[in-house]
Amino acid sequence: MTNSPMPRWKVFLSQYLRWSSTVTQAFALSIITFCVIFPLCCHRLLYSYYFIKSMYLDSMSEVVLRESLDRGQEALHFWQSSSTAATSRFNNFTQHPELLVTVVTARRKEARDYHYLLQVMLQLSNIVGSCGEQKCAEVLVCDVESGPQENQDAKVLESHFRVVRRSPQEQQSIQERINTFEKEKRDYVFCLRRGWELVKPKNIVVLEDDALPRNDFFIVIKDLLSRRFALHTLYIKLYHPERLQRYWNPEPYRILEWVGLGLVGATALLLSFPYWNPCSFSFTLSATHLLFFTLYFMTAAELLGRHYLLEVRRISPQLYAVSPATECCTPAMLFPGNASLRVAEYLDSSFCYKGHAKDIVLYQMARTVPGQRSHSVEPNLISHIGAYSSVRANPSRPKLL
Ligand SMILES: CC(=O)N[C@H]1[C@@H](OP(=O)(O)OP(=O)(O)OC[C@H]2O[C@@H](n3ccc(=O)[nH]c3=O)[C@H](O)[C@@H]2O)O[C@H](CO)[C@H](O)[C@@H]1O
Repeated sequence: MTNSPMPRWKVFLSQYLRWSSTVTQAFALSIITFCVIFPLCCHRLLYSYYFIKSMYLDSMSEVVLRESLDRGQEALHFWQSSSTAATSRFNNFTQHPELLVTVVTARRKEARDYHYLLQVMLQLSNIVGSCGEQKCAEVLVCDVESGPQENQDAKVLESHFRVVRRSPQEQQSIQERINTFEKEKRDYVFCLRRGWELVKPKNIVVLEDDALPRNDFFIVIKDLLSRRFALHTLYIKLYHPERLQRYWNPEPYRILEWVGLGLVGATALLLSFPYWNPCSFSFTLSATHLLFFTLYFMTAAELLGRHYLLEVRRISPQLYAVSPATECCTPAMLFPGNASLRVAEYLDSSFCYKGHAKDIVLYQMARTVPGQRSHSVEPNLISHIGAYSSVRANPSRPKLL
């Protein structure tokens, strides 16, 4: 009896589905990584593609709101009970400091109990001594509230920090009916200029009142200012929203970083296989295998979340990455030299409205005015604690995403 020949598709499958076939190995590795290991490890990571929103978002948002509320109440207690003598060093300004930190603050109706400003000032007072013998910076509170009700948090801080406000004449210029975003921009310009006039600092950081500095804030800024690029930049963004940090966002330098990461990971893995190969993979350093592992690492990095990879850079201030500025948001901005004056002038000549707020104007300025460059630093130097916006409508219980 003669054996009938195996159909061609069976021959094809049996060849490719043998474990010794690299196609089978690549397929199995991808399935195990992306469909088993990653979903198990990353389903609670907020900025990962595997995050299960329906299961965790509400509870995580509630925890963050509760923690912020507690921190706010602690900060209120701290500032109300601490003596003026203990904080007098913040009130004694030196002229021409290396760095001035101006905190722009307005009354926050909806988030009154969270005391964002008090939280930020408590953290600043804790870390401002982290630069050795000297203070890292002078700190100024710029209260832009012009309504009939006062900014109570700024009032609490008056005996501890220098708090500047518009004069009654200046108040009048802001009383006319302007939209919220134009008002926000004018407030920012006022604070930029007032900080400069007061102490003529060598560099200025402007923080919004919901930008909580991280512990290494001043150390990283010192390192940034010592780098050559800082001399020629209009501003350096110290924060970009975590949800926009993905590779799959249209930022050209990120694509380069992404491909670079894939190539380095793939090369290292293929070179190390002869010494470490628990599953007897038959991959070698060939062009096809290099391409597969480059794509494998790129996919892994994106699905895990670029945000978590950036966190590794916190090991040292020198590892913080500087790249061309991204578009959104201005909660923490470093203006080296007298760049703050140029920015104030430019903002002054622009008009803001919904969809064209001051962050967009600044981004356009750096792109369109010849000779002006702007940068972003990653990972973030501040945490954005402002769950409730003071310029936009808020949901009753804001969510993290
Ligand atoms: C985390 C984030 O994405 N924040 C951005 C978002 O702010 P948000 O929508 O989060 O608004 P917000 O409440 O953080 O206010 C931004 C800043 O404006 C100040 N303020 C508010 C009201 C006012 O009349 N005058 C005034 O100066 C306020 O004290 C704060 O320092 O959009 C703004 C532009 O619109 C900026 O780009 C913010 O960086």
